Amino acid sequence: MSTRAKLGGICLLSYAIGVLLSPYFLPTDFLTVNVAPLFIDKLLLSAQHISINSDDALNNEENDVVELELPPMKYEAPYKQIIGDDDDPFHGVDIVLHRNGEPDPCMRQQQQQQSQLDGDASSFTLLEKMLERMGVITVDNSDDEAAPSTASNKESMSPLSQSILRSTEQFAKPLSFDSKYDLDATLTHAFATNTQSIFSNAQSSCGPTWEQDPTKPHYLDQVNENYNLLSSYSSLLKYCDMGIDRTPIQPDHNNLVRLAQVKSLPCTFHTREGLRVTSLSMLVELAREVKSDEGECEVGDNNEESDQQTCTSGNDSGDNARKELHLYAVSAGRVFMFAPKHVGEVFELPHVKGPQGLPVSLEVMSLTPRVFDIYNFFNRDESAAIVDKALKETSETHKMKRSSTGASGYNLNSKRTSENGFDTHGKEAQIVKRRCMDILGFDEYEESLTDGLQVLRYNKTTGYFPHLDWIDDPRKKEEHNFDSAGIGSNRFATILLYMSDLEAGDGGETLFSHGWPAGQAEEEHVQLDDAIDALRASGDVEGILKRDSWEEKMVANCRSRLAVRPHSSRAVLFYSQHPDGSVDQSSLHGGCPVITDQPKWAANLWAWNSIRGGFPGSPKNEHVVEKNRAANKSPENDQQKHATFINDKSDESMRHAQLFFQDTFWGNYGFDDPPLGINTFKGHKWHVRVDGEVIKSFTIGRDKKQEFHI
Ligand SMILES: O=C(O)CCC(=O)C(=O)O
Ligand SMILES: [Fe+2]
Repeated sequence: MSTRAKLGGICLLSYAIGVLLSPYFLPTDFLTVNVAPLFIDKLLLSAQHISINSDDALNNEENDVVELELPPMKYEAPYKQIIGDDDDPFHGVDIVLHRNGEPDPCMRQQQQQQSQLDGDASSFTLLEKMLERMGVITVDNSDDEAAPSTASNKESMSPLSQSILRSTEQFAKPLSFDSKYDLDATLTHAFATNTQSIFSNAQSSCGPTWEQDPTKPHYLDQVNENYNLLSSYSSLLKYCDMGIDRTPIQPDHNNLVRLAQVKSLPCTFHTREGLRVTSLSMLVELAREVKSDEGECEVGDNNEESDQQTCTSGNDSGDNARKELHLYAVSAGRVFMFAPKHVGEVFELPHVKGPQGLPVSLEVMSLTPRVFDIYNFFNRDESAAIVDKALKETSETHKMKRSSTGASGYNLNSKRTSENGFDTHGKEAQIVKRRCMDILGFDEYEESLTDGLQVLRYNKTTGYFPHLDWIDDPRKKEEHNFDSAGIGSNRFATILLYMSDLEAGDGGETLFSHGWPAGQAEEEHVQLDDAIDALRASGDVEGILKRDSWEEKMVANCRSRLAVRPHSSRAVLFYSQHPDGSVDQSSLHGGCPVITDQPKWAANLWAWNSIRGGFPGSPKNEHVVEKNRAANKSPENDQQKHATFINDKSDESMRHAQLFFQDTFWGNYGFDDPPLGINTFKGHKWHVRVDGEVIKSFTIGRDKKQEFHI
């Protein structure tokens, strides 16, 4: 062989080694997406199995092969352990991605792309072919069994598996497929950077849904400017990380795993029913489930009849039929919201355990506002226990009394004439609260995202004028930051439980002022004046409500607009925020005056989009905190202490202890619970309760850091 040919061979060999090793030193996404996505995909997956002819071997008749030692795909083995060796569960399953709360997908994995990958799996990649032809390498195509991770493996690996694996390799920190935080990062990375190989359209519509303030650039733009990386990523990245001014800090914020290279925050992924995908095995399980489901609609079909999203491709049939796995991406720091498409649509929630194990489901009552009936949510025993406890409550802050309104303080309002109380720690209230959070898509219960269960009583003629459950503080006068479109926290969802049976005409419905009765055509809508005329003609409120009062108007609206009639064990869910945290003005609602002698009992749980006021880590309007401190309005600020409550597990009677701040349940303080670290103040009283009884009380003393043991 001539020297020139040898030199050429050496150059090519160095080039090949460089390309093969580069993923371990360079951001491979840049190469994979910008340069030659499919090409590099395959090369990476077969990297370990390429044998390179040595220089000598080129001259050698027998053509000895020198195995090139390359870094192993370190996650391949653990990945395969989870997905199983035989058949990749993601084969035949297309990922269909939605943004939170959106019934229509923003990205859809394409079958065509899949066959492109599968179809030529046995052929060499371009570079391999080129090098082979030049005699520089031979590609090891030996028996599958003999070399279990040879080219055959890439054949058996679906594009999704390839993308997940490749993404996992990008992270500097070791990742686990069992960690939900690691999985969020890996999946976001796989979906956002490997769009060419998984999704058909890298320029997906999965970008931000909100307007970006031009004076406050997103930090991903900065990353892009500095490294020109972003052009190779999908806009999904900016959707997942809403930026520092729009990402509320959740209690588990410190556990979030930032993406490799760009260091942005990942999305979380949920099923259509709200179940959060918390491990790779769960994703595998979901893929197997959709495969075994009898698909009813065609891929790409927005069929209203089929509520299940396990469609089968119209082009394929039998074994080749493809299924869709719909995933709902939720931006970091945000909360899952259901994505209803039409009134009457049903969401079965087998993961939520109702009373006596009954199957819980939702049925869409209205799209704007977003209102759902909840079936099998609670039962008469639970509601009887809640009412009983409310009637026996004696504490000033929690007992039943005339309701107030406003962000803080006790302000009577002439348009909220009903009574209410709070149940923070009753056994049934705790069970119901946990069930509410399960329904809303939380995989872990978090006390700081809930209020106490509010118990309501409406006697004859009393009602609650239409209002938002979202607390408005437009001039940011409160210490708490309620701006949920930014980093503040506010109520995002209400679950309302009815605990009395009221007949049609008894009043007491929950009115949604911007909604219309389900199924009513626009031309059938009755406007307020006509509704008032009809009410007066009926004589139903004659002698009960004053003419032209807000109560009379409300009853008229209740008979013409979307109104939910209370009956025992009925529950409804509605949202006060849009998925991006901004207030949903269409959620305006109220409690219609009761016009019969029987009172209406109800209860509601307000869920917050992030830590609510009073809990450690809740968002603050710093200027108000400063102002109050300067005006010495909160002298305790200077007295702030850090208390840690620890259960030493030495006293058996404390096995199921709970910690309360005055009457407010704070957290579980039992044998199986971690220590509770709390910022509190000198002189504050904390109570330990077991089965509702106060067993022990602690008063915060002078030291900056204090520990309280039971
Ligand atoms: O009683 C009702 O139907 C509605 C109650 C309500 O909206 C509330 O308490 O915030
Ligand atoms: Fe309300």
